[in-house]
Amino acid sequence: MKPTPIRIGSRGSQLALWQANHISYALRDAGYQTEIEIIRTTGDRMQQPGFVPPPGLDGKGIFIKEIEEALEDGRIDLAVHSLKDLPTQLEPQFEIAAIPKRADPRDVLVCEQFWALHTLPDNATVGTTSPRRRAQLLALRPDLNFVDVRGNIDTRLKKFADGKCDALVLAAAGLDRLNRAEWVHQRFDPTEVCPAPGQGALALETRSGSTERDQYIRQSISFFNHPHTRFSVEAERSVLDVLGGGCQLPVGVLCQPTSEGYKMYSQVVAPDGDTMIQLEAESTHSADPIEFGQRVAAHLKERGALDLLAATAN
Ligand SMILES: NCc1[nH]cc(CCC(=O)O)c1CC(=O)O
Repeated sequence: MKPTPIRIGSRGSQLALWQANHISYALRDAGYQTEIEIIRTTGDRMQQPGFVPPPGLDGKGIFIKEIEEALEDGRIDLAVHSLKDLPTQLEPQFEIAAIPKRADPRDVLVCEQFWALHTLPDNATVGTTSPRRRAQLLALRPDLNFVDVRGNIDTRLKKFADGKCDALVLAAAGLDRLNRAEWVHQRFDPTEVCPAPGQGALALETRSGSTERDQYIRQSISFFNHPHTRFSVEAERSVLDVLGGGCQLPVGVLCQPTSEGYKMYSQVVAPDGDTMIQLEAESTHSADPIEFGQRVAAHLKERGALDLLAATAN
C-alpha cells in the first residue's frame, strides 16, 4: 500500500511558506507525495494590531507551540522552521530529524542611498527590534537610533521605503529566499555583526516516536541532512544553551567549516554597545560540536559574559 502524503506544517508568512515549499518540492522530486498545512501561531497573532498577550506568555517558542501540537496530534508529520526561531531544547517527543545545507548566515544592511553602515548620516534611525542587532550596531555606531519595525519581510521593506527609518537590518537568508537581494547594500562580516545562532539554516522537526509512521517520516527526510551545517548549528546552539539564552539575548555566534575543521565567531554585547566580548575559536573535524560550543561559552564566561547578560535582564 502506498503511504499517505507527507503532511508539512508551516506558518503562513511569506518566508515560512517559501521554506515549506522548498522542502515540499525536494520531497516530490524524490518521489514522495506532500501536502502543506498552514498553522497560525501565537507569534503570528502578536504581529497583528490590537493583540492582547495571554497571561503567562514568556516569549519563548511563540512561533512553534501550535505547530508542535499539530505534530503531536498527527495532523502533520513534519514541521519546517527557521532554526534560529527554535528553542535550544525541544520536548522529548520531538526531534530535529534533518538539517539541510545552510543559506547565507549573515545579517545585512538595507540602506538605499546611504551605501553602508559607516556612511549613514549622524544619528540615523535603524529599524530593528532585535536586542542583539541593536547592541551590535551601537558598538559600531554609538550615535544610532532605533525604531520598532515588525512584520514580515515585505512589510519591513515597505516601512523602510516609506521613510520610517534610514536603514534596516535583516537576515540575508530571508531576503535571498524571497528574491529581495537587490535591497541588500552590505553583508556584515561576523566580526562586525555576528549573526544569531542557527541563522540561515532550516530545521525539519518530526515526532521522535517509534511508530512505523514516525520512522518512515524520519527516513524519508534523511537525505536533506548536511553534516557541516549540523555540526555548525549544534556548536552555535550549545554556546547559547550554556549562556542560558533565546533569541532575545545579545549573543551572536557563527561556526563555519574551514579546511582544517571549524571556526567559531562569537560576540556578547552590553545592551548599549559600550562593552563587547568578542572571541574566535577553532576545532578539528573530529571534535564534538556540543563540547566545542561549551568550550567557547566557558571562555566567554571567563571574560565576563554572564555579567553583561545579567545587565541585559534588568
Ligand atoms: N526572527 C525572524 C526570522 N526568522 C528567520 C529569519 C530569516 C531566515 C533565517 O535566518 O533562516 C527571520 C527574519 C530576520 O531575522 O531577518
